[in-house]
Amino acid sequence: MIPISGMPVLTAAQMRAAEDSAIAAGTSVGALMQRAGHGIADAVLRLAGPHEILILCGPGNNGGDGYVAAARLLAAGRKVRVAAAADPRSDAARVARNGWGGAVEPLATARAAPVVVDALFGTGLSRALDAGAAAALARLVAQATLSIAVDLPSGIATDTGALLGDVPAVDVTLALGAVKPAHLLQPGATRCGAVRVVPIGVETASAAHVLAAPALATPAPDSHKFTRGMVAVMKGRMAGASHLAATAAMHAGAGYVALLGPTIPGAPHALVRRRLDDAALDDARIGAVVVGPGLGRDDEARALLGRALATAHPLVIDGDALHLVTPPQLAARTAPMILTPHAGEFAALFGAPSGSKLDAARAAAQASVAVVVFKGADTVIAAPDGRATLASAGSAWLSTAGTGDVLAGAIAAMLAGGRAPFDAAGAGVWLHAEAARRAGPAFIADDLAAHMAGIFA
Ligand SMILES: NC(=O)C1=CN([C@@H]2O[C@H](COP(=O)(O)OP(=O)(O)OC[C@H]3O[C@@H](n4cnc5c(N)ncnc54)[C@H](OP(=O)(O)O)[C@@H]3O)[C@@H](O)[C@H]2O)[C@@H](O)CC1
Ligand SMILES: [K+]
Repeated sequence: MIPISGMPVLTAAQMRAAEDSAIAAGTSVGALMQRAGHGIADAVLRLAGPHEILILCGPGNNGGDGYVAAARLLAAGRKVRVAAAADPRSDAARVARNGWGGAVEPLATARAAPVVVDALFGTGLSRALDAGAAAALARLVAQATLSIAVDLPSGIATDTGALLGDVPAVDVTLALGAVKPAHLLQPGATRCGAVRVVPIGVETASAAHVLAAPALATPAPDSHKFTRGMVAVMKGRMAGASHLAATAAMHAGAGYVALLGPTIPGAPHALVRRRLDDAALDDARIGAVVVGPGLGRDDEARALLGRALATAHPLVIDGDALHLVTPPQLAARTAPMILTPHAGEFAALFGAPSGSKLDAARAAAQASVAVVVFKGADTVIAAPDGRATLASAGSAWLSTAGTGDVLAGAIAAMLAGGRAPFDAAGAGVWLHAEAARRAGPAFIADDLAAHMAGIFA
């Protein structure tokens, strides 16, 4: 069982292609199924303790994995039962079923067990479970004290995370060979519980990965404020939002942060407040400009956005600016841009997303030639070249005012600190999520900014 941080993310078709390559290179489907089943059994042995295990097996290879796991658990001396609604329909699954040899209870009337393993459907799910199977699954998961899904909880679309019906949440999902989009995209991700990868010896490569912790270096002894990066934040109509972004940039390690706009002195005193004039905005030391938090959507806001777009600085475009900016304006720029839309802002700028959130983020990044951070409980970061990272679900307490401003500031600090835009976006998202984790419940956005500083310790 391997933690998923940094692991490649493969769609169902990519996973099938990876398995086909392994098969073409001489590994049989049966051998892959043995590896999968044994990996599942070993994980169940570690997680389940001495309790009775009920394995639910479907008609395809996901079910085949279940039969192999059941045989192995029985051989290991565990009390294990199997339930199924239909006979195996693939050759490999039939062989696995014969390898089990024991009784198979009808799924609909299967007696509950403390540990339930869902091996009904995996990447081959093509439609919602029929009502009887769905009801049995829900009942058995509800009555178990530990529920484990093989590859995916049955009923979730592999590539989108969509629920094809009511899908009960399990405690642990054992992803076979690689992480799939549904392990990270909502609403599927919340049904998966803790996700771990069980390797099956298949070479998996992908342009998409699970977001991993960035390397956060302590400043070198000879560094100074400008080598650590200078961030400028355009002050908007709602000054609090730009202030939050600026504070976050400071706590995320920027060496110098300037808030550009009408100046009112106040804390924090480390924040430099400058009048917005050409000299301030043209400062060649600026490594990133944040525009959008609290900007407003009136003509004045539009003019401020225009000034930011006219600079040669890398930009973080957030909040209101995402409602004002137009695709031709984005196309006219050559300096790097990071766009940080939530669902509403995404739709305003790019139209209603189509396909999975991963597909939508990639298409938007390609169209805008910008890094797109498509925010939410399942943040996806996409680069114009097709690379993408998917963040694991963060703290549900992030759904509070001002957290987006903090994220924009954190990303700007990473960008000004010298990271490439795609990496800066990932580092900012990670830092933001980690700060939320440390902040605990019911934090306010100001706390979040302060918690980022502690992460560098
Ligand atoms: N490929 C490999 O090399 C390896 C794959 N591995 C494992 O295999 C899994 C993928 O296997 P899979 O392709 O057989 O798909 P799976 O999810 O078991 O089900 C498909 C079957 O169910 C049927 N069906 C679909 N939806 C249905 C529904 N709602 N209600 C009823 N029936 C439904 C569908 O028939 P259909 O009617 O759609 O034609 C078909 O018969 C993967 O997740 C991993 O666990 C590992 O062993 C390693 C080696
Ligand atoms: K499953």
